[in-house]
Amino acid sequence: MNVPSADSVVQATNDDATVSRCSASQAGYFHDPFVSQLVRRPARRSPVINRGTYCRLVGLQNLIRQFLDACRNQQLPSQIVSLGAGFDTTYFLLKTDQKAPNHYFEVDFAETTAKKVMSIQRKSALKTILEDGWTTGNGGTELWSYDYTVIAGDLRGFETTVVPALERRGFDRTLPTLFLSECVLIYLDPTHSDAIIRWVSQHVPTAMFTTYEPIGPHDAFGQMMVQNLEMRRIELKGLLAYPDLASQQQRYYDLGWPSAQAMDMATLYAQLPPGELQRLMRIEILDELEEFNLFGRHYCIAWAWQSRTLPLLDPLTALDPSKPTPTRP
Ligand SMILES: C[S@@+](CC[C@H](N)C(=O)[O-])C[C@H]1O[C@@H](n2cnc3c(N)ncnc32)[C@H](O)[C@@H]1O
Repeated sequence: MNVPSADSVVQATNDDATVSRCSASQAGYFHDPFVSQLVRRPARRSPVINRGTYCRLVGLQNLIRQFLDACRNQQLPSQIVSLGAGFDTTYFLLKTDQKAPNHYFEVDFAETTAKKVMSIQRKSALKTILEDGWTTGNGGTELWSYDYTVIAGDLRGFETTVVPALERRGFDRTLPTLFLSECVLIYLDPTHSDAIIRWVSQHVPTAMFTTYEPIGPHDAFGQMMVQNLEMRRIELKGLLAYPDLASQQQRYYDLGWPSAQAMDMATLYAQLPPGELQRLMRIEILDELEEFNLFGRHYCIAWAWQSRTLPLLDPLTALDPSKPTPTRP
């Protein structure tokens, strides 16, 4: 029997993420007409998982859109670099809403980018979103256009191979840039994930960085989560190094960022406006609120920013320039 390599096991986590997003979208939690184009075998997830996917998407999309609004309000060009992007559809959603940054870059293993590039070429719902003049490269593993670029690369060689590849395709380190890593850095050894976060803090003066990661390995739920993943040979290499909200925030300070925050998904859910909670209950009843809160306390969004050009952002509220910037503890 062929045993899959550790890298192919990590690559397969993208299928889970995409099926979950498709499930929540088809149930009506949010509008994403693109994700179903990228799923071969859709499956319906439980209300707990759908709510979790919804919180993850709302939190990250709010940060992304506030970053883009801040740049637009100051008439600054902007870039987004999505690390381990998998089959994420954010570029297509932003483009449809006429909110896309000047350039949206995605990086993932060649095995994953090749499948995504192939789907984009085959599915007209995706292909028609691209601007004219796009082309594929590197044997069909990459897609290059003037505002959307998919690059094949291994994040463990971020500075030596990924950054030069990004720069060859137009990445400009002097522009305001949002780095996204959604359920990605957790699979890297902390030496590699720390190197990425440090490199950005040292080389991109107007940067923002966002991570979405599991936390809480020490309680019963966390141990079960780790065991379930181990049975599938999935190792969360960053979990013990950054096991809670405080260490997720501290990671950024230690790696050269002046401002950082972290929020778990149970907190985000509890702070949703009442009207939005009612809408979610109409989609499907959540009987297992305690189970959801336990689940939500084990996933967090952390975000950091470099410069005062970017005001304080928040995964829940609209941009509010009157809010004070939190200082380093
Ligand atoms: C759980 S999926 C998340 C995908 C996407 N960010 C999302 O949230 O839908 C993890 C992704 O990280 C990518 N990844 C993990 N380690 C990587 C590495 N060393 N280099 C490039 N991509 C990597 C995997 O291939 C996979 O697509």
